[in-house]
Amino acid sequence: MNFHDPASTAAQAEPVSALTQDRTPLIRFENVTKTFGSFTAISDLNLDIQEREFFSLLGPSGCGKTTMMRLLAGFEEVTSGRILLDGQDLTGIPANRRPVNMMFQSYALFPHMSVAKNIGFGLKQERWKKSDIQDRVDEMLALVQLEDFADRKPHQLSGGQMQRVALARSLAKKPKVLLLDEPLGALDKKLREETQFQLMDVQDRLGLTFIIVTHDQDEAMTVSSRIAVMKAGKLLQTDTPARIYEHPASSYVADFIGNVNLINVELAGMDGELALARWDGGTRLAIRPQPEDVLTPGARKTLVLRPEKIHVTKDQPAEAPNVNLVEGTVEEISYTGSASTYLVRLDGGMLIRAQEANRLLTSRREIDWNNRVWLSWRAGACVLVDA
Ligand SMILES: Nc1ncnc2c1ncn2[C@@H]1O[C@H](COP(=O)(O)OP(=O)(O)OP(=O)(O)O)[C@@H](O)[C@H]1O
Repeated sequence: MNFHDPASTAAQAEPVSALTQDRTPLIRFENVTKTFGSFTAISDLNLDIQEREFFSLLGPSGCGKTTMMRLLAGFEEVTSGRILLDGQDLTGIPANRRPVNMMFQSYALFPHMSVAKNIGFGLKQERWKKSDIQDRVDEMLALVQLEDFADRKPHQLSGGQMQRVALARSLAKKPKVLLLDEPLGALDKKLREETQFQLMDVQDRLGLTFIIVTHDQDEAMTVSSRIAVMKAGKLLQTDTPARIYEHPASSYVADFIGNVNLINVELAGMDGELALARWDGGTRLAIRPQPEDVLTPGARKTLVLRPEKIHVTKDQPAEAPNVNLVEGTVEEISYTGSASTYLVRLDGGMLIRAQEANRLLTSRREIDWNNRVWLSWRAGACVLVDA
């Protein structure tokens, strides 16, 4: 299959404003609540998803991701509120009459049927003409580049090929929206990464809207136009991957996505455009605030500082007003090939995680266990959230 440039994906190429403003959304969750007995799985939730988005639902186990998909697909009915598709209220419309299809992690392929029969199964159920089924199956086989595998049975396929059959089958009926529940969960890391690009390619070429549930944050970051981070039936933040990662709305979101240092600070005042804060026993810290930050001197905040924004050096870097500088001792080093992560104990006792790309061979690395090092990061490389 073609690998494609993620930047060419329609939804990804558009600015956030284009995804969220002044357009009738394809999908709208309007004050949706879903209870099971006395348990509230989805709580008064509002969400708009635009046409052609590749939208991810992320959150801990049990937060309600699958329930949202099942409500949209029509396998469950909302307890209150409503879901609109293209402006039409879906309440009471059965699953098989919704232009929505769901692809499961298990793929649920029929073992005794050929690849072609699996792909055409839903069309046969809907009594399509035989020649139309054949044409559509051929089209789908070409889409997922399995033309030469039409007569094979599922057990004669690799995991990645089975995944592509499942994708072809779930797209055969031309749904407007495809829901993917952990679609790549059964694949190993390398194949998974390859298949992510294939999914993006298919979504882009067909101009469909994909909604994916995944436990893999890297996957969500790679494929999504936007991500919704959920907790206990509520949306905490809905934003582009870059905003979620670099401008999390809360320490929960920051902590949920990737590695992070969350540091309690007390605001001390301003120095020109920079906010000053105290941390770890009085050290001065400079932060370039965001326009929406409310900066009351004395207020307690949490500083969100990603490990890869921190430089680790043996020599003391030059001092500058917009550079934060602290000294500590390396306690741990973890090596992941492309990068090394250093756990550095500051002299005040705090432990900071810093990550450097491994530009040199590790045999030539300057920094070792128990070395004294300097950590430095720019005022614009960190953000403040409410404590
Ligand atoms: N049919 C049901 N009856 C009772 N409780 C349910 C039912 N379906 C889901 N729940 C509960 O609703 C909550 C949300 O479930 P859901 O499957 O949506 O979570 P999830 O975020 O998809 O979790 P996971 O990541 O583990 O798949 C869970 O606490 C679950 O136990």
